[in-house]
Amino acid sequence: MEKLISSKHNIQHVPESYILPPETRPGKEAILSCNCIPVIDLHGNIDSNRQDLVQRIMEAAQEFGFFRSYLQFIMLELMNKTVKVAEEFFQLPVEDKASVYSEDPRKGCRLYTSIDYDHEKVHFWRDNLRHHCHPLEDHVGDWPGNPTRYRDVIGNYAVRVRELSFVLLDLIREGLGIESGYFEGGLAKLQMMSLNYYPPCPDPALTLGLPKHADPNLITVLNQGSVPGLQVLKDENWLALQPVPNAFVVNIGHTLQVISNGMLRSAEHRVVTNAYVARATVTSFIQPSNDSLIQPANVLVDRCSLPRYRPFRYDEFLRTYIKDAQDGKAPLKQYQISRT
Ligand SMILES: O=C(O)CCC(=O)C(=O)O
Ligand SMILES: [Fe+2]
Repeated sequence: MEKLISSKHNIQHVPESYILPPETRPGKEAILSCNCIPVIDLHGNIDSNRQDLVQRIMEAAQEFGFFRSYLQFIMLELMNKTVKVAEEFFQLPVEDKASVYSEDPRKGCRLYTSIDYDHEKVHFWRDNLRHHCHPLEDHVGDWPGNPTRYRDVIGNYAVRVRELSFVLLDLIREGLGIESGYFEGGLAKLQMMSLNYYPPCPDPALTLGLPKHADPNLITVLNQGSVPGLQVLKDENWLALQPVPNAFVVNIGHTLQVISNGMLRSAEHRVVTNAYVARATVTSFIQPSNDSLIQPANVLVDRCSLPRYRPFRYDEFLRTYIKDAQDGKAPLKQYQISRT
């Protein structure tokens, strides 16, 4: 528990073990804000402008691997409440969080810090609570019971965000020309909720909340609250993705990049810290079951090109993803089929 960054109070200097090597430090250079990430508005009747939505999502997913998406206004209240509950959880006294703290990555509901604290060379400036959330009734009993509204708010939110994820996945499926029902089996079976907490950092130039990475799963829907910190890599430049109220940030994971046979991009991103305010974010990952076979969709291979990736099991990929991330290697490289 003492490893948690939120347990450390009045830190005046960045501890040595959190200082990144110069080549991966964010430094003091100003980062451009990115207003170019497309906004996909899902208000109202999706079917009345479905073609247009499909086209805009496909363009965004190919060019950036990221887009923002708005839903009904009713979501704004739930989005704000969710980030507030996340903040409340991380700000609880240490003894109230102890029951979910674990250093065992196999635990289904787990509070921990950084990424792999005992094995990594440098630590990251974040605490994380993650747990499964689908089907809700199988998992909600493992979640924190404190704050008292935690299960109610996060449970509600998980269901709504899962619905949104499936609307988006279906539009993407259509854009790729893949048969309907493709994501109804194991490929989108699991939903993991991941709550991040990045406390203020005395010197944000030296640290990161999360290093450069792309997500391994299918599709990610992020509620980044109102405090900036997320940056996206585009043409070798970092761009800051400013929070927009009522808009989720959506990104394509490695699994969807493979299924699309490389047509869609799983974009790299990172999280910077700031010196003034704590930042809480809530991420929902739609991910395959461990035994799912991940491979380019048949229709994409038959129609226009040879497969660019060999088939692999999702749990095999997760193991190599973690190792490759630690060694600074591109996680999909070893699954790529090279043709010379
Ligand atoms: O907290 C954020 O802004 C991004 C989190 C993220 O990239 C992740 O959880 O994979
Ligand atoms: Fe991420």
